[in-house]
Amino acid sequence: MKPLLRNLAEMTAHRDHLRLEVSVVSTLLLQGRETRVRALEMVTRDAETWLRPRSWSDGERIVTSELEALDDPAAIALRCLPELARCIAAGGKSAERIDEHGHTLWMPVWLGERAHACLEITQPKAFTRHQRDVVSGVHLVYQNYQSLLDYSERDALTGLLNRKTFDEQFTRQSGADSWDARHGPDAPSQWLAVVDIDHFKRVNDQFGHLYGDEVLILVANQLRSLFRAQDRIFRFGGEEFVVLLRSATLAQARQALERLRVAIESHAFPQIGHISVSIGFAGAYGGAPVEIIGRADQALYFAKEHGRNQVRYYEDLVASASLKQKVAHDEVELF
Ligand SMILES: Nc1nc2c(ncn2[C@@H]2O[C@H](COP(=O)(O)OP(=O)(O)OP(=O)(O)O)[C@@H](O)[C@H]2O)c(=O)[nH]1
Repeated sequence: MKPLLRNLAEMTAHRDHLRLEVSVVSTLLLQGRETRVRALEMVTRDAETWLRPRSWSDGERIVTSELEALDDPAAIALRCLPELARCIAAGGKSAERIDEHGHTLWMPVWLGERAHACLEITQPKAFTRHQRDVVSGVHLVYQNYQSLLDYSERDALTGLLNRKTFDEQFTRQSGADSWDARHGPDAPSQWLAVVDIDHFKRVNDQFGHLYGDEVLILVANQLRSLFRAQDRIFRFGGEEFVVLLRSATLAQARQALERLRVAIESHAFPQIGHISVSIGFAGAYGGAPVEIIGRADQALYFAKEHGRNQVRYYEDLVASASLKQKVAHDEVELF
């Protein structure tokens, strides 16, 4: 098989966005010995769009950044690349620049109406027609395949990440941001929260499933707008959502979840009026994902049993022996 076809086949064998990106960079490098390729991630910081190198060719190897996108000092503001800024504003496919670095071709990667990344190819000589055809073909395959991948990772109703994607995201985040007991409880850490709409069955029963769906979409939108870009939000099915909060102290996590609870409580849902959510959360460390979800779930059930519309932290409940009491109570009920 020709190298380009082999690389295209290899590209579409990946089910992971980062590996796919690395594979695309490696495919584009086939354009020539002097070609340099970078995949730039687009992030919003202080209401401004930035591009930061996420994967790039470094001589023989392809390197992937280990830095947090928002903290990356190599990020460059989109306004500093006016050709690309104009292209993105117009929803375009490519932009070019010729300067002391050579000929640069940028190709934004669109996901729906949003450009979330950009491929950058630089070489000393002008791009030939053949090179342009190959590069735009690879770019198109990449973009289409990434849309498919993204579609398979999302819940169809709310557009949030689905249950299936949770384990992989969890492992990736906890690997990059694991809690260290030596840093103490005030150190930034990772938290897992389970958010459940209170008495959601009543919404369906009183107003019908379509209104129930509308509530789920509006709650999902609130979740998206209230958490930061590095946090991850999942719909676990039904009226249950899971949030992975990253790099937050316990106080910050508590505050963010409380903010969510208040936002939902005070939102007037069309026709339905007011609803509330109960939230249980736990540190996302010290166990397998299923154990951590189990802890957050216990805190959630405690919140449900004690009046709903509240945020409960697993460790607080253990410290006050509230969860132990519940286990003892369940045992009494069982026998
Ligand atoms: N509209 C709609 N309803 C759903 C969906 N998935 C699950 N449900 C409904 O969500 C409701 C969940 O109800 P329960 O688990 O009994 O709990 P609840 O009424 O929210 O009460 P508490 O959790 O105890 O506060 C059920 O009526 C399900 O039919 C969905 O995608 N759309």
